[in-house]
Amino acid sequence: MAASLLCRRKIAAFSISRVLNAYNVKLDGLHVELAYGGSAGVCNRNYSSRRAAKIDFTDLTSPHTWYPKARRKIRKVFLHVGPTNSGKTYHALKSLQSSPSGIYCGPLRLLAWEVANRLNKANVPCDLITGQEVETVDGAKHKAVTVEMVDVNSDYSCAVIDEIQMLGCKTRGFSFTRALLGISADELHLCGDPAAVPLIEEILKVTGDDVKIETYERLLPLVPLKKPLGSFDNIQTGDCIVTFSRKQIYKLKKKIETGANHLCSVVYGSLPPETRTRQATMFNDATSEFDVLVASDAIGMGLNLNISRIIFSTMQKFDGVEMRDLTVSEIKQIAGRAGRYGSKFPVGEVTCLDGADLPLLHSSLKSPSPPLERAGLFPSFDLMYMHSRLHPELDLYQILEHFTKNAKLSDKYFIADCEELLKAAVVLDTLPLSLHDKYLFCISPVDMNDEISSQGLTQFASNYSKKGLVRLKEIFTPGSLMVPKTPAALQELESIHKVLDLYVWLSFRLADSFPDRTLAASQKAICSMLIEEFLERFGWQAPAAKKLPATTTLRSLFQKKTYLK
Ligand SMILES: Nc1ncnc2c1ncn2[C@@H]1O[C@H](COP(=O)(O)OP(=O)(O)OP(=O)(O)O)[C@@H](O)[C@H]1O
Ligand SMILES: [Mg+2]
Repeated sequence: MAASLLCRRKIAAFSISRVLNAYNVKLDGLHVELAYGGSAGVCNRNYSSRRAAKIDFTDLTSPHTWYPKARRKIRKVFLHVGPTNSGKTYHALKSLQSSPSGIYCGPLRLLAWEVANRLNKANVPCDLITGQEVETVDGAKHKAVTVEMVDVNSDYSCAVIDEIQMLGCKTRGFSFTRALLGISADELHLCGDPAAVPLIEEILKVTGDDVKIETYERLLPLVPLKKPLGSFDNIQTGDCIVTFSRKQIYKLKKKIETGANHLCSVVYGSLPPETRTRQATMFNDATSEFDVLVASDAIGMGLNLNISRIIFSTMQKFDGVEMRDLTVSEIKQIAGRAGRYGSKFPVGEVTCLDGADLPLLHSSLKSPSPPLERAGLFPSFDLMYMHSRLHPELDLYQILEHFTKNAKLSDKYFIADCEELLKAAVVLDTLPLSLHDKYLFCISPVDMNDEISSQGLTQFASNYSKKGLVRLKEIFTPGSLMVPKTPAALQELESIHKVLDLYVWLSFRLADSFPDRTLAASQKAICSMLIEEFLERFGWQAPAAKKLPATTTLRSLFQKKTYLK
């Protein structure tokens, strides 16, 4: 992957030919022979290069034509739909496991990791590929990937796209649409909420694929309780309290650990993924002392956790703009984590902290999720690049804005929300970088709402534009990390983790320019360990029996407070 990104010239040539292929355009000297299947149907015309300037690259009405490899197949599509915990993923994975080659695409690193582990344990060698890690296994013909990493230029016997209803997500939905339309597989298994069925059937009408629906029932009952939790004294082993702010997570953890005889694992979005995995594993392990979970909706998708009862501490969340009630599908997804088949709890229960929230909980669990109406779509870099060739005066921000404002879409699609990309583009447009490099930095996993993370991106991109080489030590002092002592210091460490993660991500795409991947990865691992130590110690006294040998070593190693330079 890195090799293909090394030579920028090659990329430009490759990109042009790929997009021209997608539009069936052949460059012939100054003339362009165009056979463009746009919304008005296929037309054959001769264009001079001047007239080629009239090609509307914002016409996204036929996204299925972007993937000729997949279109050469009549794929057997199996839609596994049903409530949470009904065995949808289990059945899709059985097909994947028994196929000679295949790919699993999930929305979370944790899910990809779980599937890679499962296949490897079953003696089906499986690689794990996410934006920031590539773990290859000898002889592997299977891959477990996060959906953004799907390669639509390879052929597979079998492919699984998990949590397919995510194609309606306003920010990440387009990656699911790309996987849905673009994976070239003989068998394609889609797992998710029944609410996605009509839309997927509609989308796949034009691909000629053969679609079959398999419906599932929940394997264990999920019981909505009539009473709220009442007091924290009623917390039991196997409970999971759900809240949506980081601050509330720590408040609840402290309350439970000081008031009752329980220890809490925590899972929330900005924790490093490996920390989330270890926190979840600790909670799942019946022999560990961590028997209660405090979590955000980061647990809401597909994870297998030993939860007996979900307790909503609130039914509202801040969605980046305003506080709003949770949607029916969010409530069902989160509640569905209780009483997982195969766990030690035969029944899942769900309730709220506040009795006033019970009516919304009960009515939501009874209602079907409203059908999805549209799937996310976003133009490929190739299309933007072609547009930029015709309008060299435009910078990346203007190109992104042009596409989002002018995109022509069929009524089954919406254009993805690219607010985050636009924020990054503003910064990147001030640097002397090629469009491709700007785009690459733009789609990196930077969190533009996090000051330290966005500062990291600016530094990396700026150093790269000046020297083409970015050493980690130029912006970060390895060996200076320390155990956070306050929630604010913890948040800072989470942000530093994001910067190191960004370096690793860039090192996979621009290997020669970001050569310190090993150092960044090891510092990332130290960040996670320090965060975990904070989590274990925050708000309670460590039981005498629990040994923390790593702590002493780490603390003596890292004495200075860490700042990005
Ligand atoms: N037939 C089966 N035999 C053994 N275990 C099963 C079977 N079906 C499902 N399971 C197990 O039950 C648990 C829930 O199944 P699975 O993860 O497939 O549910 P799901 O419908 O995909 O849920 P979600 O909507 O939450 O993703 C998993 O641990 C899975 O391994
Ligand atoms: Mg599942």
